[in-house]
Amino acid sequence: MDFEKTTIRVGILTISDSRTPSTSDINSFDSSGHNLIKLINDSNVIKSAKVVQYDCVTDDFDKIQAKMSEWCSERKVDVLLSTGGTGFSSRDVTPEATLGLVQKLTPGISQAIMNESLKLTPMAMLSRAVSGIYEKTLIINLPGSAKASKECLSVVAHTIPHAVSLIKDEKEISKQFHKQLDFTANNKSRVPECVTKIACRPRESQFPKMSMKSALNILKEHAVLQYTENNKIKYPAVLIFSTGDELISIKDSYGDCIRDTNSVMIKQILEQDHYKGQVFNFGIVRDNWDDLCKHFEDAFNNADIIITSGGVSMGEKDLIKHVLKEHFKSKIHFGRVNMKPGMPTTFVTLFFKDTKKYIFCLPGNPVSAGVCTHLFVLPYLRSVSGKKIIIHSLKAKLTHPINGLDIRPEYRRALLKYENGELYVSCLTNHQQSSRLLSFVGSNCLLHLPPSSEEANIESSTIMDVTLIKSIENTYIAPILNETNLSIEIIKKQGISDNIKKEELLLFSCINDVLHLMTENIFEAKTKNIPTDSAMGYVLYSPVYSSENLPPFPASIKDGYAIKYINEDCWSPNSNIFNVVQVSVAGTAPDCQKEIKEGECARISTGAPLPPGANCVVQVEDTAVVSKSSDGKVELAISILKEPKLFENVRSIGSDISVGQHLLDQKTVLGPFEIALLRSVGCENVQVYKCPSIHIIPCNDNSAYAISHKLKNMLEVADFKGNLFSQLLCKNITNFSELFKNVFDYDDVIIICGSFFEFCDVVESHIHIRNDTRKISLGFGRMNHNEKNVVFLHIGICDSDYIYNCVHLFILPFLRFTTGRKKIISSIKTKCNMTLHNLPLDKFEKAELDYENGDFNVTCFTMNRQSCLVNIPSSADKMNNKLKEEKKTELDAIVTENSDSYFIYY
Ligand SMILES: Nc1nc2c(c(=O)[nH]1)N[C@H]1C(S)=C(S)[C@@H](COP(=O)(O)OP(=O)(O)OC[C@H]3O[C@@H](n4cnc5c(N)ncnc54)[C@H](O)[C@@H]3O)O[C@H]1N2
Ligand code: MOO
Repeated sequence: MDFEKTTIRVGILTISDSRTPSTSDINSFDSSGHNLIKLINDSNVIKSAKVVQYDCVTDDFDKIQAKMSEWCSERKVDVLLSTGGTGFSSRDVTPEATLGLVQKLTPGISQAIMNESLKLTPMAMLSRAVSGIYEKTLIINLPGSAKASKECLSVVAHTIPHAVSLIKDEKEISKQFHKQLDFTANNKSRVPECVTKIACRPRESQFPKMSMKSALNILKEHAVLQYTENNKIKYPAVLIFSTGDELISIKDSYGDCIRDTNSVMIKQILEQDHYKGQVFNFGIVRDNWDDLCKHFEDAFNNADIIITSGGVSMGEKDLIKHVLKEHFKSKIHFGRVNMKPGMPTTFVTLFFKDTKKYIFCLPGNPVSAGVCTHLFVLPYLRSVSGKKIIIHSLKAKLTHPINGLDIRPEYRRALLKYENGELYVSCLTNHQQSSRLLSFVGSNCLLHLPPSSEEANIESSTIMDVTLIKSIENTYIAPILNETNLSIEIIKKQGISDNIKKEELLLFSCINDVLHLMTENIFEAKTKNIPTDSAMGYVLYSPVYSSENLPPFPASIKDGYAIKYINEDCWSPNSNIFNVVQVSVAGTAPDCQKEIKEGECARISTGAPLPPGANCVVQVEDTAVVSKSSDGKVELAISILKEPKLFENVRSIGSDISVGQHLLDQKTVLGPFEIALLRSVGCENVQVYKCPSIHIIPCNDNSAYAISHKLKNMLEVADFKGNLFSQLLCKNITNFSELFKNVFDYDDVIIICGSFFEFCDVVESHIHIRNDTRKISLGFGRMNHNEKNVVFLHIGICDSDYIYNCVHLFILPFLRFTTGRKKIISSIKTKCNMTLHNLPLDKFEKAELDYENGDFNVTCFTMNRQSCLVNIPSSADKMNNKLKEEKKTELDAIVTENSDSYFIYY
């Protein structure tokens, strides 16, 4: 049984007067804090942990408590490791500040650290470090030196994951999931007859196929916003599990098996959509009545929304709906939806200990599970999170005609492109089978197609609805920016190629040139090998090929009967009786099966191996029982009511993925589907581009600290994955290079804020761009330090608009480029929502971006969510007059925030 731990969020708090360089102190570099971050983020000393907060405060009781309290009470971290301030000097107050805050002491942890440290040095007895629990966070004091803090962390690192799960009250869950499970249902008495008497199972589904519209309406009725005591939105806890006897967790897997891809994939789709509530993953639950009852009960005790995958179609082991209905007396609002893929999607509610629970039972086919998470679960979670845009569908022009529609409305994986201000959608040519995760590769949207009963075919250029599932990669800087002048001042240039010579450049070429310059001449891409599960958002460094076949054996696509069918010429409904001689359910070992002979059949379930001799599967709906055992429970013979076809409903070996097949290109941005694809063939690690480690240094002026703070926040909001450090203000710097030599050792990008006139002396090559009307001012350069290239960026003293513009036009695009991304700036054509009479000219204006009826609109001068920068042309531009008089004038906008409009995932 696989209980995937959620990531443990760690905060590192350095406490030191000297490490926060308000004076020009040569030892001011926080090597202890840096070292802990590296140990956790890069060397994985604590399993499944990541540093998400870092700060440095002076040895000041109130400041220490304030920072600890902020991280703990706002639930920003699960573990808070402080380093420093634990000694005997008068300024050392870390233990006192910690003791004043914690609600429970954890003396065992501090004692273990002390015992081990004393083995290394008797000086350890001079540490007064303590540990304890505040709210749901474990706080551990570590000593201040880099060496000692590393040694102490290594003493307790292996117990931290368990401690965290106990603190979060996951105790009961983890206990359950560490138990060895019994796969045989030995207590059949509680199992209803419809399940135990296979001969009596219904031949048709009891659930009508509901339309997508009605299903979404039902979900809408059940999406109720909930609030906390302080009137904040309460995000319900979500718990996910996969079901299936055939499933194996990736860590226990070997070749030729079916790995559980769905539970992780669904969790990552929620993560990609920035769902703010807690999300637990229970891993795999077996297709067994008692196990399902037990695990559902655990799930209801721990979460309000449950998402399952598998076990919802017509097979004898498809128990999910029966368990919920019979055992939990729940209400099934819909049990099938008229759609492809995802038809058996089910939505259930029930009261458990007086609390309402909402259950999404998704089909097991990985594509169906993924598509339905996007189409049903995300809109629901967005509603209960109070988001503005609930279902995101865009309008796009079809690039080619479509013939041969399915009888069900279909959601086909397709590619959405943005060109010259218009959205275009094209279908992919690959197989769209719902077991085939490869069908997601190269797609970024679901194209909504009508059923064949409504349209015979669809003409090219028809405007279609599409749902985005990934970012649109080919957004670019719109041509109008070409007409905007921006002066560029080259202060110093060395070792940089000659492509920037002009004193005055067009903004478009300027941004492009500058970015190329920075990336091609200055930055060396670095890579790392990371576990596939934690690779979300990273970019692949090299292409990936499969070393396995999927399916590894011929498998059934339907619940029904595997037969040996030969008599194509003389088939008649009356002469087709087959004796049921064996059973093949998902999880049956393919090499234990007997050969099926003429006149025989095997009862088979979706995903189960086809016995030797069988050459097609007839779905249960097209059969009838003709002979039963004397107790009426077992079917002995069936008849087939509809003419079968050779190889019908069979996936041949390797038909989804074959050995040696190219799966992903280099430079693919890894999202939930790509990760699921890699996991399905057992790919445990991948080589990706590493994110640079960034260090922000505010210099000289007091306002520089505020600038650095804003900058740090903006990079954090942008979901930047690399390590991000910042310093307190450094004043009166006399020898910058010497002072920060440790920083150059550790970090790849240094951002200096404030009036730092020595900048040009520090770097070997330097370019500065500046334009005051458009509020841009940024210097950048490079230095070679111990054979390593370090990039410098410099933002002088400026207001927050300058910071915003520089971050979105230069710094973030540059950082994205260094992590292997192709798309570095998203710009789109928008329509202005208003006439602007007193228009400020020739500037970038923050605005709100919206999508309505096929148009992207911008609202300028709003205090609402500012999610883009619009380019307001200069007075020389005739566009301006138009803008003053007319509404809906076209404006170019650079998307700055991952707004609810869902447009710029990266
Ligand atoms: N007689 C009929 N058979 C089927 C029907 C039908 O209407 N009549 N519907 C088909 C459709 S459509 C779908 S979709 C599937 C859904 O089946 P279940 O939800 O019951 O899912 P399972 O049978 O458990 O699994 C299906 C397939 O997917 C693989 N799988 C399941 N879970 C995972 C996972 N977590 N990770 C990776 N792969 C998974 C499983 O091995 C099967 O191959 O039913 C059709 N049958
Ligand atoms: O609806 Mo199922 O999801 O076709 O495969």
